[in-house]
Amino acid sequence: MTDKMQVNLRQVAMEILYEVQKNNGLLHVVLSDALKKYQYLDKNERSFISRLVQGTEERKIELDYIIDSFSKTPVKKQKDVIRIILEMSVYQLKYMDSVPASAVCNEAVKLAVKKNFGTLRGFVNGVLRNIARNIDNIEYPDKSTNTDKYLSVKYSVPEELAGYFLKKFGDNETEEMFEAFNKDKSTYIRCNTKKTDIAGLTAALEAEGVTVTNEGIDKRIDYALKISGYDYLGGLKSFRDGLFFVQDISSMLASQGGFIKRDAYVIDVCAAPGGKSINAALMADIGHVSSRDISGRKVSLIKENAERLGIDNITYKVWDAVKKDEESVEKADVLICDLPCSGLGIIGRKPDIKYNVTYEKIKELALLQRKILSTVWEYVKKDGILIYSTCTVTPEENAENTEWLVNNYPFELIGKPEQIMPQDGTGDGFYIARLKRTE
Ligand SMILES: C[S@@+](CC[C@H](N)C(=O)[O-])C[C@H]1O[C@@H](n2cnc3c(N)ncnc32)[C@H](O)[C@@H]1O
Repeated sequence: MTDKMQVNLRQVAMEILYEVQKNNGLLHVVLSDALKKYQYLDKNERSFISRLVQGTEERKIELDYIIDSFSKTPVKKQKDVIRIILEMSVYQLKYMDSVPASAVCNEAVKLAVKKNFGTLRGFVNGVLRNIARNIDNIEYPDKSTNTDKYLSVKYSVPEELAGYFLKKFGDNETEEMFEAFNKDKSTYIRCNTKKTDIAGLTAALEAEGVTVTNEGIDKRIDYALKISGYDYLGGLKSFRDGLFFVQDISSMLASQGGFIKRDAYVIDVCAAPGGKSINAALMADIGHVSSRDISGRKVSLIKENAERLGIDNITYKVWDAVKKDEESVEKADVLICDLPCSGLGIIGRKPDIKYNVTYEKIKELALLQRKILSTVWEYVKKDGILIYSTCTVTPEENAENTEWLVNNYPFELIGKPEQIMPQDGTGDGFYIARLKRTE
């Protein structure tokens, strides 16, 4: 057993950020692996690591801007370890009132020494003490003369992406969206109606000390709850017993509309980690879901999740969605196309996404989506349903692709597509179009 006393929480946070920033690790994956490893820490220690890591990544551009305003060596020229220690420390100074400034500076110096940068202790100490004295008087770029830069620094969105949003959505909507990215996100769960009902699930969670509510959940969904106050999900018996799975409300909405009938045959072409396939399998309880993704590793994720829930009306297939599967032609009552996308609607949960999206990537993804749609549309039976969804907000990947689909293939829209924006309230930013095959 690891000696709990030896765990330096800031060092753990630093190493997670190093893995993300230097080795391209996915923030949610690296963080969740680390929290699993440090399960034996107290709940508040684990929350400290989580908050420090998420917050530092979320505010990285602003933190670097502040450091550059006070350091002779710009962040771009600093050693990665030192830069990350400074970023984490400035985050604590600016956003974590509970940590005294002197403790932030002392811990940063100790960590730099521990990581073999003893020669830079004076630098780290000097920069941080200077920032601590001035933290409430930082001069930000001017909003009216330099809006792109102002939004980029204030909300830590790369300038190119901020410029893209401004062009597409205008000043006010862009700023509202960026503010929403940085707000705390709630956890929503989908009741496993195969094993229990909402009342049973609520009772099980409350017995484990979890706070449960259905406040703010879209009226169309009667199988979801918002939960808080738990330590980690794997620690809950109700989770291990498969009474629920985590799914955002927006993602649940994609399956709404009464199109997935109890005996439906559903094909989900890009299914991992399995949220929509599992949701569909619960709705089509005497039907079947064929769940696919591009790699064996991805497909095993879907399988793992479905098996924990005891769901057995799903079959799994490793399949590249751009390749036509002749056996599937005209087989699906419902085809789920929840396609790979730029993910801009879920920046609030996965802040590292914003640092990797460029306009070029948005265009490439919109093309990949068309390539997939132009292959898989044939799997839908006549009068069957195609659900096209993404967790993003760009018109290129959403409305323009839907229009292209309707113009080129035998489909008509059922109702108006839903574009849920991150600032709309409950759920993640999400796009859902439901279409019917006409011939
Ligand atoms: C938005 S995610 C799907 C999320 C999933 N529907 C859910 O609700 O849990 C997109 C998925 O598409 C998969 N993917 C990307 N390119 C693909 C391709 N060419 N063929 C099949 N799957 C692909 C990715 O591996 C990823 O798992």
